[in-house]
Amino acid sequence: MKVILASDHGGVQLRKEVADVLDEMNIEFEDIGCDCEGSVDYPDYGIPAAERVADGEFDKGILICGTGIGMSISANKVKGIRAALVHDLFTAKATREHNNSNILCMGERVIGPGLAREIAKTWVSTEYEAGRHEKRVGKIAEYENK
Ligand SMILES: O=C(CO)[C@H](O)[C@H](O)[C@H](O)COP(=O)(O)O
Repeated sequence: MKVILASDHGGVQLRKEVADVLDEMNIEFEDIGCDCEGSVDYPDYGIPAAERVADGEFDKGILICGTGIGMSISANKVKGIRAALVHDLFTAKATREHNNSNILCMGERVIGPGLAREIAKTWVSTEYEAGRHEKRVGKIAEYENK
């Protein structure tokens, strides 16, 4: 599995925590920043990261900003992306099993590092269940392809 990791200035610390988790899990990843002292704009990181997942270069992406909302809105504009904004373990698991989400978004101003690490671990290690969910996920793709 290959994961792309990005944040704006509001997510730098959680991004480092997630990078640690991926290292510990021996998961290959590329961290595209930001390397920011000051303020940057989340679409400048979230959209390119999402495009690299959509084009198949990466299997999954993890995007972090202050709330996770800006990153999730941005990533979900990219065709083929199912970005899930997650701040608890139940939905971390459910969004992989049910939605086959290919991007995880979290907010550094919302949750602490311990929970973020557990969410990242759960999300990357949970498989899509397919089955009854295929039809539903398929309807999203059908709409995108109209
Ligand atoms: O997009 C967001 C909110 O939906 C992110 O949380 C950003 O990180 C946030 O807007 C940045 O805010 P700042 O006050 O400019 O640091």
